[in-house]
Amino acid sequence: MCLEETVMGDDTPYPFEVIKESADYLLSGTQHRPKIGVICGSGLGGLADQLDERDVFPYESIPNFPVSTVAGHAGRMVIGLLSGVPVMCMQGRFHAYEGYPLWKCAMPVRVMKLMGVSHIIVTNAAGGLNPEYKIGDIMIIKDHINMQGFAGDSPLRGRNDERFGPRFPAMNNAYDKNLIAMAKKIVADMNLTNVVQEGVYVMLGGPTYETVAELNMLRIIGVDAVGMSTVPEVVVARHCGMKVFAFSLITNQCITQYDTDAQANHEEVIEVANIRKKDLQNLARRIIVNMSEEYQES
Ligand SMILES: O=P(O)(O)O[C@H]1O[C@H](CO)[C@@H](O)[C@H]1O
Ligand code: HPA
Repeated sequence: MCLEETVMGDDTPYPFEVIKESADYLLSGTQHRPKIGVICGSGLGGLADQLDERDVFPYESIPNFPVSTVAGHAGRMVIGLLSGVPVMCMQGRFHAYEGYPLWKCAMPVRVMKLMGVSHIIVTNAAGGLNPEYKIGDIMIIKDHINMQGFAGDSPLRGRNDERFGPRFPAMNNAYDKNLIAMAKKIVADMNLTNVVQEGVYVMLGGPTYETVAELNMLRIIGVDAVGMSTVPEVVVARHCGMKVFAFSLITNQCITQYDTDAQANHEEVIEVANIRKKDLQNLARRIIVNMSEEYQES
């Protein structure tokens, strides 16, 4: 399938059988049976390179999968062991601004579900809007504002298939409280408390960064960090009953004043991700080990 055909998705989410075809393809190509999935944000895909005994699937090779078109998103599914725990890691995600409908941005989450994944870690690079946030901070996401939802779009738009989940899923506990509490203990143990925040994420459509007026409006409604991803994946994960943990790396400070020539840019986003990647990988590794203990108990 050529890039243009893949990018110009239609309005109908893939049916169960199409998602299953992708899941079966991946299951037949690996011995691992992960219960934990990870979606790596811009510049944060290095975690996937840490997996042992890994099987690597370029997105082009997976039936029905979209392809990555953004710098910092390698475009591979990597399945392997992290400290002995089976994990599947998306080294690169899909964004609405690439031309994908929201359901397609989040379609890999359903593939994970049909492969047996019960817990998902979603990461992203984001601009820090809370004035107390510094570049390089890690924000544990406690909630989101679904701007696309306000405008009538959703990755769940279309006929609902109960095999994935209910027509009207709740979103008030989207970010699992126990996983947040567990992550905070790990953060304290790693002496990272001074760089870790907990806040509200908003997804905008992008690819433009925000105007000063837009950012000032978002701050008034309670936003702490601004990005262009994550929400569709979390909505789909919760719809199909997965437990969600998510964090943002604050790669830049949102510009909320007119009297500056500074501008947000993707090079800075990738650069900051690179500088912080070791801490983030260690944090993710420890969260994954603790998560695996949780699902073994439940
Ligand atoms: O959310 P991730 O994929 O980490 O990427 C973030 O970084 C890019 C902008 O620099 C946008 O894609 C934004 O969403
Ligand atoms: N705005 C939107 N998306 C982003 C930003 C930002 O400032 N930084 C990284 N992704």
